Amino acid sequence: MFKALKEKLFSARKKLENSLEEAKPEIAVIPDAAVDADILPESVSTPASLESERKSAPKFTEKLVSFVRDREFIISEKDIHDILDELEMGLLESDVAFSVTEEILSHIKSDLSGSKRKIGTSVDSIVRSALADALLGVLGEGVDIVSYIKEHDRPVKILFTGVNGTGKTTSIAKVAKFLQNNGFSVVLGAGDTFRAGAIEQIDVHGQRLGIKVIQHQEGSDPTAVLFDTVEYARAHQIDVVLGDTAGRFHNRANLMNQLAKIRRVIKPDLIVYVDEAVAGNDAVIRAEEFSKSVGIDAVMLTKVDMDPKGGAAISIAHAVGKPLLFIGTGQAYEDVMAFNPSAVVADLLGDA
Ligand SMILES: Nc1nc2c(ncn2[C@@H]2O[C@H](COP(=O)(O)OP(=O)(O)OP(=O)(O)O)[C@@H](O)[C@H]2O)c(=O)[nH]1
Repeated sequence: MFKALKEKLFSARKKLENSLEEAKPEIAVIPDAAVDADILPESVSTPASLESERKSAPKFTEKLVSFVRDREFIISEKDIHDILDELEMGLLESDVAFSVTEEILSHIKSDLSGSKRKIGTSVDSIVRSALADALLGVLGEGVDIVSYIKEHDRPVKILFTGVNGTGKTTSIAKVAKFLQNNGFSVVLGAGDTFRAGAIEQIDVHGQRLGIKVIQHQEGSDPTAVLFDTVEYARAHQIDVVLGDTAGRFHNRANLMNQLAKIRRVIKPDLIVYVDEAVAGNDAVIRAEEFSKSVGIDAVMLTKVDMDPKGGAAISIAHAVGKPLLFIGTGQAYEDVMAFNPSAVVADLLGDA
């Protein structure tokens, strides 16, 4: 995942490390026997008290080295400026949204520029933690969906909406399988009664997975379908209702009225907006618009496996202000991951 973005981050990381290494005064390794003021490096200034102690104390070298290690050096703006400019271009080329790119850069800048670090600290850990903190800052804390379901009254009602053609129906089936694998029972509601074929499509997934699908005729009221789905879940002690809904854009007023009615009657726990990672910045803009006009609680991005850039996945939670709940990583039912920001950052920085 995110091959191109990983390469850009790796390059910035290495350049930052080299630059900080150069900015750092050297620590000389001095053999005990050779301790002599003449061979001390110029960058090491020793206080007078240490000078006399050096002559008498047998462990002087150790003390000196640890004293130097404990001293601090300051990372200046010029040590990182050009590299951050390059990183900015790299992030934008990877489809990371402009506002998110700026946020990442300002986080790194405020973390590093002008900061004092111990000479003995490895530059690798300084740079890694600056990049990781900046990325975590935009990815947010995420949501642990398994804990979320355990903590809420049953049935937990999760509805899916979004632009047609992005993989919404397949995603509902994948999430159903994921929840089953985590010990929850599931029922599906065929609430996209507008798009021709949508009911049959979700029904086929239900049959393949052995999951009940509540459905009415094409063109019927989606609220009625989802109401029946919730009733079915209550009657059969089912843990989670996953409801499909229409997500067409060309009829915004209808869509909003329909979702407002569903919201009023069904009182969903989560409305999840589905879009495809391969749409890059367009997916982020669409999600922002959807969030403003319809109101969403979380996001799912499909086709992350086909998007080496990774910009949408990095940007969407911060841009929309809602967590990225799941990512789709392939065509099979198993190809879904609950989005875990710390694990993604570790993967992006090559630590996973
Ligand atoms: N590679 C890959 N393909 C996916 C992923 N999610 C869905 N797809 C594929 O995208 C295609 C469209 O998915 P569907 O679920 O059928 O979606 P749709 O019929 O276009 O319409 P909606 O359900 O309204 O979004 C199918 O071939 C899916 O297998 C994913 O995460 N990765």
